[in-house]
Amino acid sequence: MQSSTGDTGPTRTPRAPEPVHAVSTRGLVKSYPGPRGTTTHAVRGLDLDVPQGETFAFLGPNGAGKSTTIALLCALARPTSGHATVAGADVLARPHLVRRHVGMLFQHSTLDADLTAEQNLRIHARLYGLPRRQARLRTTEVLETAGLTDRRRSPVRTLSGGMRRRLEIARALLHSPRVLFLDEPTTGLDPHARAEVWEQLRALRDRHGSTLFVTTHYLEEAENCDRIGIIDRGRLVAQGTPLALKAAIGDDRVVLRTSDDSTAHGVVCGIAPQDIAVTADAGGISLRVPDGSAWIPRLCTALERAGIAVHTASASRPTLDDVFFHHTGRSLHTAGGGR
Ligand SMILES: Nc1ncnc2c1ncn2[C@@H]1O[C@H](COP(=O)(O)OP(=O)(O)OP(=O)(O)O)[C@@H](O)[C@H]1O
Repeated sequence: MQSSTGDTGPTRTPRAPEPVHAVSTRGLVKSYPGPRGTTTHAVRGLDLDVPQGETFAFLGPNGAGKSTTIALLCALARPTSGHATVAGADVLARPHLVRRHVGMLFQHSTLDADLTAEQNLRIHARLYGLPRRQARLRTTEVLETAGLTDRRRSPVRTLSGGMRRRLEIARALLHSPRVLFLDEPTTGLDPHARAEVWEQLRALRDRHGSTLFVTTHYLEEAENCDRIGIIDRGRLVAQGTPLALKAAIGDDRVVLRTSDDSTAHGVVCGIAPQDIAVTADAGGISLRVPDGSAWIPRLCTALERAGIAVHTASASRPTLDDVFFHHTGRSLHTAGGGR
């Protein structure tokens, strides 16, 4: 497959053809020595393929193994066992090549707040051994993509949180990586700044066909990715497009609020199929059924016959949070540790 980058300017050096999979792992394991002679199994046999050009969301509760996986894929940590290739390079056999091919954005800022935006980029260019002319041109390009051209001489400490994140992404792109790993790129940002970061990422994907591997605790961000993988306790428990994952849950959620929920609960249990759980709590009466909207008139008729008034009735398709709950037993809203 040819590189789909539209970035054909003079600053690009010719590249070998891209491998089909930007990321590919088989049986990837990472264990750490735990307290009192125990072992922490951070990643337990991960099999994962991320095609070139895909935006892949990697979701999981706190401590599920997301950051460890990213560290393995960026050749910053050595797997205990198993294999992984990134941009066609083996993380164990060719860690230097892997590090050249990846761009990384960590959870915590690694910018020097006292230096200007441009100076931060220049240090990175030097670390990656970019020739001076290329470094200058790439700096101009990435600052422009980040919408920070007019702030290039501003000390980082004077930039907003959103600008700093965009600058970090710009820095990660300076050496034209094939795969960009972003560990919670928008955590701590306000909705406007988050939207701007995603605008920058979408532009990368659309204009340059970049592969993005992103962890996030925001459902609406995962919803806009091409595919999602859910990791729990070091294991990949689900993967697919947002649509397919939601469709696999299948049933709609029907919620009713009535004049007498406890009596209504008995009535609904009487007409719902036996294998379907009907719950009654402060949120009303709820049940999961295929084709929920078709159930609403039936339930309302039965309740009215029993002398119970129905105040509200709704049927909704499964959400990504339902998917996350189904596979991890937790809600993504709470699994993020409130960050
Ligand atoms: N260097 C380390 N030494 C020992 N244990 C570690 C180390 N790094 C991670 N772990 C453990 O491995 C497990 C997975 O951690 P990891 O940071 O990969 O999870 P995560 O999904 O990224 O979590 P979060 O969303 O909180 O960042 C956790 O139990 C963690 O305590």
